[in-house]
Amino acid sequence: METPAAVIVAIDGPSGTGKSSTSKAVAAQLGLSYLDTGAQYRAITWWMVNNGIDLTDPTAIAAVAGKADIVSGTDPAAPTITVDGTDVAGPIRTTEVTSKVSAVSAVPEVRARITDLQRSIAKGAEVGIVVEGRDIGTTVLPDADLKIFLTASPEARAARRSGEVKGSDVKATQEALVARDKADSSRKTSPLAKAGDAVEVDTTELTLQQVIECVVTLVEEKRAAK
Ligand SMILES: Nc1ncnc2c1ncn2[C@@H]1O[C@H](COP(=O)(O)OP(=O)(O)O)[C@@H](O)[C@H]1O
Ligand SMILES: Nc1ccn([C@@H]2O[C@H](COP(=O)(O)OP(=O)(O)O)[C@@H](O)[C@H]2O)c(=O)n1
Repeated sequence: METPAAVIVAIDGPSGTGKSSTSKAVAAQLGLSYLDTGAQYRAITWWMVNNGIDLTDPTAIAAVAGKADIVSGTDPAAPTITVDGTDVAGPIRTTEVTSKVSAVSAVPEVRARITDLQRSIAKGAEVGIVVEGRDIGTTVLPDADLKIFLTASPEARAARRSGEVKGSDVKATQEALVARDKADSSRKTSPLAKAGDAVEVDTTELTLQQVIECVVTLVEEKRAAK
């Protein structure tokens, strides 16, 4: 029997719209690999902070864009991320890295390097892969079989995000989130944007389970049509 072609799913959108939780669950249900591209940008940012790079200077960032060896594990049940062999899954989620990642991810040399990595991981996924990020449908995998763009109100997104961190302030979380959206959407190279052929899903009033079911149905339709 002929092996079915791999299915490629791109899930983009701003912070707190449900990209990670949806992508992991959809990939696990359908037996696909999973790639969190935000974690890769966080990992390179973590390396730069650790190595004392001046993150206000795009030239300094560009000069070391190729230095860190970033490896992503793509099992949706246990995704991993290492930098030069060190597990950085925890350290890449600090407020410091979160506040600095947009400055690093805006540098074209960084994007070129990480985009290459993402494409080679997607190419290697035999059954298929769910890739989540900001520019997957527009730039990284423009030929994806299915593109989803998740949205939600800033209030809902901030409430979800601060729900993850004990004692966090919803207002401050919302301000930081809106500032990061603005930086990510206004950068010159590959900004956060909805691809013309992406399906937009507003998750504000939906449960996570409803979003997962919606995306699983769309992937199954695409798979059946292949
Ligand atoms: N539709 C939803 N309704 C309520 N909470 C959700 C929904 N989708 C995701 N969440 C929760 O919101 C938080 C952020 O979700 P996450 O998947 O990390 O978003 P993103 O990857 O877009 O930043 C998580 O704690 C997640 O469980
Ligand atoms: N495809 C992507 C994914 C993330 N990023 C950058 O990485 C940052 C962190 O992404 P993330 O998905 O971990 O963000 P959260 O959803 O966790 O808030 C974003 O704010 C962007 O600056 C990007 O530029 N392109």
